[in-house]
Amino acid sequence: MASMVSHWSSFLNLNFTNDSSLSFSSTLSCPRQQFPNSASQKRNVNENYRSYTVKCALAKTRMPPSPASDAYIREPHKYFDEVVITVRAGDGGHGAVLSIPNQKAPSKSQGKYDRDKTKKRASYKRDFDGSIILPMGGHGGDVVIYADESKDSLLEFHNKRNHKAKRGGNVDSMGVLTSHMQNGAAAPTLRIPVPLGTVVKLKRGKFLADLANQGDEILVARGGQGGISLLDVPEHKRKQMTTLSTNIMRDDTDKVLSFGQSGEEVSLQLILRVVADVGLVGLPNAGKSTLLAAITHAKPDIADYPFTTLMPNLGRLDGDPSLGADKYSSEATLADLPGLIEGAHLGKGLGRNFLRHLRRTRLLVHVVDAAAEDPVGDYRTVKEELRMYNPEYLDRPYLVVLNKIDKPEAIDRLPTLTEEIWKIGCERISSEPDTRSGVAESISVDESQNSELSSGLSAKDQKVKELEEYPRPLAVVGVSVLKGIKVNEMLKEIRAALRESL
Ligand SMILES: Nc1nc2c(ncn2[C@@H]2O[C@H](COP(=O)(O)OP(=O)(O)OP(=O)(O)O)[C@@H](O)[C@H]2O)c(=O)[nH]1
Repeated sequence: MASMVSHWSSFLNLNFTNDSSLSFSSTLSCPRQQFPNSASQKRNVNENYRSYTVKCALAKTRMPPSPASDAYIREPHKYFDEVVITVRAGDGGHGAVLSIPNQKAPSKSQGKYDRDKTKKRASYKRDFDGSIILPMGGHGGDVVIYADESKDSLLEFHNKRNHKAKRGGNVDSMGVLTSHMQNGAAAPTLRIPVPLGTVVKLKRGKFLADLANQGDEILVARGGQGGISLLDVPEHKRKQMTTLSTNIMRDDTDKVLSFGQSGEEVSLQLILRVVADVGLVGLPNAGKSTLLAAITHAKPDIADYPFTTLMPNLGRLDGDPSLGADKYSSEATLADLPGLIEGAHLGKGLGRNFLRHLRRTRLLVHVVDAAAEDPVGDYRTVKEELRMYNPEYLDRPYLVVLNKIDKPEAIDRLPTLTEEIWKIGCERISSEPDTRSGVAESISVDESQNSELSSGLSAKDQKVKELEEYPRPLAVVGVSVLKGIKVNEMLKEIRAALRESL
């Protein structure tokens, strides 16, 4: 044996493939006579060695994650609202091929104990028509995706893209039918929580569901059915047995019926579109996160540098108790969006992808730093960016909050600023399209196409429609959200606008 091994020279070509599996082909040389083969016999007799290529594959090896794979950790704002995942429902458990134990009719010569024992053995579970109930393999686990308000982004799915439900249990049997046999256990449904506002689509694009409310759910993959059990009875008894069960195995090919069915597998695209009544927009550092923290219980990151906010923050505004029965109409969810800058639609700053999260809002609040160099210019910049993304956003009801009036440079020019901002816009005409009605339909359209389409249209439209031709704000208020100056007045305006926009 040792000498035989020494004859073998092995040349291994190892390849690390992209999917981190290790494969290799091995060229083995060995003396011809050890692998006799008629073709080789015809070849040159001087050829002492012949090569054989043996393809081998090793089990997947765990490779360290590539630097690109944790990009979602380094740049969460690019990944938090979109992901493609694959879900697989569980396979059905297998049934069993069962034989019926030999049963003799109780004879008179048997004692009472033996007679009872024989009788007991024959007590199989039966259907209402007397046929024997044969156990089935357990149903494979379904996969359900549901909206859960404790989730706020789709980031975790970038870490785990494959989700698999458990398979159903097999019929536990020793091959003989007994009265104690049970069905295989059904596998539990795999329930995957996603943030409120997640749109579920097939990877190829078919819209499946918009999980906008807590508890909304959709079954995305069905588990396989369990296999049935078959009775394996000798041929001469088959006719007699068909009266007891229709699941009689006729030949070996019938065995496939006892195998559980495969669970469904689908690739899904999840797109998060934040569910909020109010969207806060503005340049970086305008004070949007500070405003959110001032009027809700949200605790967003606040800092004196641009782009502190990388993903939308949500906060809940309670109803106003002073409004009595009207109170609940002023309850609302506010979304603080990352800051926009000029050229965001060309990808500058954090880009404009966050603007899709305004789609479900019914009110926009422009937050402007009134102490900045050119507050009116800043306000126009944000409006331009909104228009470049979707001109429909400019038709939506909105307020302007001139923030940081605790600073002397802001308080001095507040009246002029208010007037200048008020001038940018026209009277709101009541027959203007209800922008909120477009929300549901637009969700079923491919988001990227939709935004491109809208920006394509807006590029054409913007030449004909100036910012002044869109409706003016419902109110312009000067506040300092940091120092709490006029915050109540601002809240009053927000609540009034919310009630109006219902
Ligand atoms: N003086 C003064 N400073 C404020 C006021 N509101 C916010 N700030 C400060 O402005 C800076 C930016 O505030 P943020 O709330 O993070 O601004 P933002 O608009 O959310 O910024 P991004 O996350 O970059 O979009 C912080 O240092 C705040 O303390 C205010 O009313 N007065």
